[in-house]
Amino acid sequence: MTRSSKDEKQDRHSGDPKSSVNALPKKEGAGRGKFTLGKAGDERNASSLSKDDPNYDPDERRVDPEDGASYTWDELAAYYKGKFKMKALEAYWNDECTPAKPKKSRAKAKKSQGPTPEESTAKPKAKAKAKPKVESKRLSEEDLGTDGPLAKEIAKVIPYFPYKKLDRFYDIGGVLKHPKLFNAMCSVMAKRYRKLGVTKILGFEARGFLFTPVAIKLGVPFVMLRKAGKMPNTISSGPYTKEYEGVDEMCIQKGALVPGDKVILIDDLIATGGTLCAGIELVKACEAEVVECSCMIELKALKGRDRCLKAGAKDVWGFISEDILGEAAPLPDDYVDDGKHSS
Ligand SMILES: O=P(O)(O)OC[C@H]1O[C@H](OP(=O)(O)OP(=O)(O)O)[C@H](O)[C@@H]1O
Ligand SMILES: Nc1ncnc2[nH]cnc12
Repeated sequence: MTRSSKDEKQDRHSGDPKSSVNALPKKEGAGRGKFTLGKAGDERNASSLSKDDPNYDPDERRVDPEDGASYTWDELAAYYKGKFKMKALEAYWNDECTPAKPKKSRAKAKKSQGPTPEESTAKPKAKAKAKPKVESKRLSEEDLGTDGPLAKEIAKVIPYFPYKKLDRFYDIGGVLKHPKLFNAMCSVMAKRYRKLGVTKILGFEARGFLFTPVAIKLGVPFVMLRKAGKMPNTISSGPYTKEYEGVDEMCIQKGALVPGDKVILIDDLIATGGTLCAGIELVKACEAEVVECSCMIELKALKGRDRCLKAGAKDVWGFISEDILGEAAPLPDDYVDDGKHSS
């Protein structure tokens, strides 16, 4: 059984590929105003995201794909309290609910006043009245797969440039202009690792750091792997090379991992695998285990995957292959390759 099909089995809902991946089961009596917030102060208890939790932002609103309306975490937690386990609800908030567009007037009002007590009790009613509307993108089973529909959507916004003397340097800055798409990317990764007992996510300087939301969604620490000379008290890999010229050295802080940690190494892209192998070396030096090397893009022809497996990673996963990356960036007449190596 593959990892993803194992995940499918453990999901709460049907194997219908058209069905939503993480949708909460349909609610009995939902939308009829039966639910109350309970006693004042209960809202906080309903939430497992406490005030001290770095994920907790009382003003953040997300769209619930069940009805297309937006809620704060407290409103959502209060609404579903007693109906679903908090862990399931947290996963739903992180993976399925999408950031809500702030309404101009509400955003301004919030800035000056903050939420009123009336607002927090009014929302379940608003939820009851909200008409279903498809506003957010829900992940289908196909979306989770390499080169699937979601991967294709993301690939379309990652153009390549002639850069650093490569014909095709993929500019992943393109996907960052599309927050919903990038959130979906991180949700795919989080979903993939949710049931594997992962204890830490490790990301590589610099573009690997973009994937901190995966660790946040999983509720595990994110550990920075940085190039030499950027943080104190480190251990260092040996020198390594990449697809383009120059030599780097990767570092981890002493004590960042403990023996037995099960980690995912995340990066935006695997080419020769030099970077990931440096990370694998560091994880092994800490007596921890690389469950998987996880990359948004895999340039398969460069066979980085084989290098990583040989170096000791249990698995390597890429979401987007070069088969679906084909957008050449339009180049201005005065374009020059201004790529320089940092070291
Ligand atoms: O598989 P490889 O051949 O090792 O190449 C992949 C690495 O190259 C890039 O990092 P790089 O350090 O060049 O740049 P960044 O600092 O912009 O992330 C990319 O983000 C990967 O980490
Ligand atoms: N072809 C490529 N595009 C973007 N980043 C890279 N890092 C290594 N090879 C790369």
